[in-house]
Amino acid sequence: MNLFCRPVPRLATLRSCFQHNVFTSLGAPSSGRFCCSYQHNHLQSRHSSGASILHSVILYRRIPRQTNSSLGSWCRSLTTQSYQLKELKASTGFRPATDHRGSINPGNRPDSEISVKEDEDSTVVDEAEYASLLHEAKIFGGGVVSESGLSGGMFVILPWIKWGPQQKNATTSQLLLNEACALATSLKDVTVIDKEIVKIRFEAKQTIFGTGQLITLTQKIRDMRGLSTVFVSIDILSRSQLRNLQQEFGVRVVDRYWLVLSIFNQHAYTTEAKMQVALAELPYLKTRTREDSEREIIDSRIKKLRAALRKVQRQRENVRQKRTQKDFPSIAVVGYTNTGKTSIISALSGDSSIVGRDQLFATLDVTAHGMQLPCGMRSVLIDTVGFIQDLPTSLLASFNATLQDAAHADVVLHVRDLSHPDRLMHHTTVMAALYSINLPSTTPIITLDNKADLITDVQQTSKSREDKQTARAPTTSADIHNCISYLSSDEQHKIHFQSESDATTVATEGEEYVTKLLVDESDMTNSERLQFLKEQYYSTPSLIVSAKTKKGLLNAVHAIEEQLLRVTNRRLYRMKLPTGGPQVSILRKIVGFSTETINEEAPEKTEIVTAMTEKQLATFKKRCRELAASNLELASSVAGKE
Ligand SMILES: Nc1nc2c(ncn2[C@@H]2O[C@H](COP(=O)(O)OP(=O)(O)OP(=O)(O)O)[C@@H](O)[C@H]2O)c(=O)[nH]1
Ligand SMILES: [Mg+2]
Repeated sequence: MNLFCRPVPRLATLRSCFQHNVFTSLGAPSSGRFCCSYQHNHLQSRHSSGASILHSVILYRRIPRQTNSSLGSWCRSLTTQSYQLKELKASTGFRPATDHRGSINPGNRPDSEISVKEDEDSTVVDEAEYASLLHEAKIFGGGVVSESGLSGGMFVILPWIKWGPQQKNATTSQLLLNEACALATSLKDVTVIDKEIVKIRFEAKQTIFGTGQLITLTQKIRDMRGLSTVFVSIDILSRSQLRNLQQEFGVRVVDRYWLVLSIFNQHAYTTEAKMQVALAELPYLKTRTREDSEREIIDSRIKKLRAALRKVQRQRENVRQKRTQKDFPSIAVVGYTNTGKTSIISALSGDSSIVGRDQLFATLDVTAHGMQLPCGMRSVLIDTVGFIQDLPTSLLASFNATLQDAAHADVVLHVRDLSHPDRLMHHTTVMAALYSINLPSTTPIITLDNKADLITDVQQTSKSREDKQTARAPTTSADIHNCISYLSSDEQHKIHFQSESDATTVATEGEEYVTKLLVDESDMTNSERLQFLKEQYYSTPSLIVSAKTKKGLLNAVHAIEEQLLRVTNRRLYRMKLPTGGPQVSILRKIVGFSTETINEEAPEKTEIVTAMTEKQLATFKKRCRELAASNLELASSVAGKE
């Protein structure tokens, strides 16, 4: 039952009852196509949540002619809920948006968490058109990722180049194989039944492997029970390699690009994320066709999807502008996949409904969550798509619209997994990715070394950290201050990239897909390169934290606060104002947030700590002077009458 193909109605009236509509709009679906059971179950069970109630309101508005009686009864309770929320907001001043990941099924997920323009044009992409895009793409590709899901037993093969310029020295074959298996098991219905590292001298043009290796592998594969797919863990297999391997093995063969696409597809809940997956898969499909007419049609689909995504990008820009207008600075939480970004956000925002999952690319939709800092200032934590090494550039490029939220953040929180053996490579991959999304070099990066609970002996000096898996927890405020770093220039980091258009061209031209986000190691020896990665990793100051035990998170909060105050040109002020007096209301109106404490021994004064810009301070002083003057006038007129 598709109830929601109509454009989104005006939401202005609804929003007006929310004081902080930036957050509420972030929690709102843009062009959501919810199913009825979702509305009923989810909203009724979660009616104490602000975001849920907003969804309820939108749904109510969007299906005015809905006759479903159960929905009707829910609608009747809506008004009461709205008022409850209003009161709640009035008393607490702030309600963060919630993420529903933990509580709903993928198919029932809110369609997008970004705001929509309040006009008739606000539907991001028409569902029928999207279906036709996928259908047409399927005709050419022999199956698109969304329709040809991977399931069953999988054999993971890692071709490992023993030596030469293509050898990877910052990691080991075993670590890469583990990552490949983790990728495979991130898919819902896939089990890894065997895995193998196959050492090769180079990737053979027709079959990747040498003749003898191919015979051995084929024999092994044919003897395997319950096998449905062979995953060859290289970036992209050429058309001929794919065909030859499939013929040889007699089962379906997939490469890393296809596997990652399948994971993205399974984890993409919003229309935006789905469109991004489709955009990433079309160039891939183009490499599989030789017909010019087919290529042309795929090109026109790519154009259409890009146009639709540009629209999303504009909407995101609107949301960002709104945040700026409303003075909600944003913190983008970035990092390698599975390092604990979502868990950190859950811990920092205090929102237990957001749960991290032990899966690669668990988060594919950029979501925003409110966080209140100790000074009372409110900010938005933005959860982002994790990065991974050797992710084909066109895959990353298609997520550009989403990643722009990270690029425009006031502060970046880089979450690293301290317990991961491949953390050097993780660090470089993330730095390279941040560079590729054009993160300004002036944006402060706060690095958090997460999962410290998995490491023993966390009080060692940073020197001993290099060789053992130990970490030093910061102890002084200077340490906390020193955890800030900035993205260095590409010159310094010797990072080499190709642009989005280059990447797509390479992808579409196909046979040899070599674009990588890697350190340019052309003039480095293997050991030099490893040394370089170590230096990069250990020279980046970091805070040791654990999202699980909450250890070290207070330091992180202080570091965030310090940086946000700096980038928004604010300073902290502490003042004592008459309790319940007009000055307090003036301050609240100007600043919007502060922490207020009334001392029991002197209750006539309220102690207020607040962060203000110079301009806000000047306005506050001016208003207080005007107040004093009008009080004086009033006093003298009263005295005159007497
Ligand atoms: N032991 C331990 N586990 C953690 C910690 N933080 C996160 N995890 C676990 O790490 C796994 C990944 O956590 P997520 O928060 O989903 O990681 P993520 O970076 O958001 O992952 P993606 O969205 O897939 O990129 C989950 O199983 C978490 O429970 C921590 O501090 N300690
Ligand atoms: Mg996540």
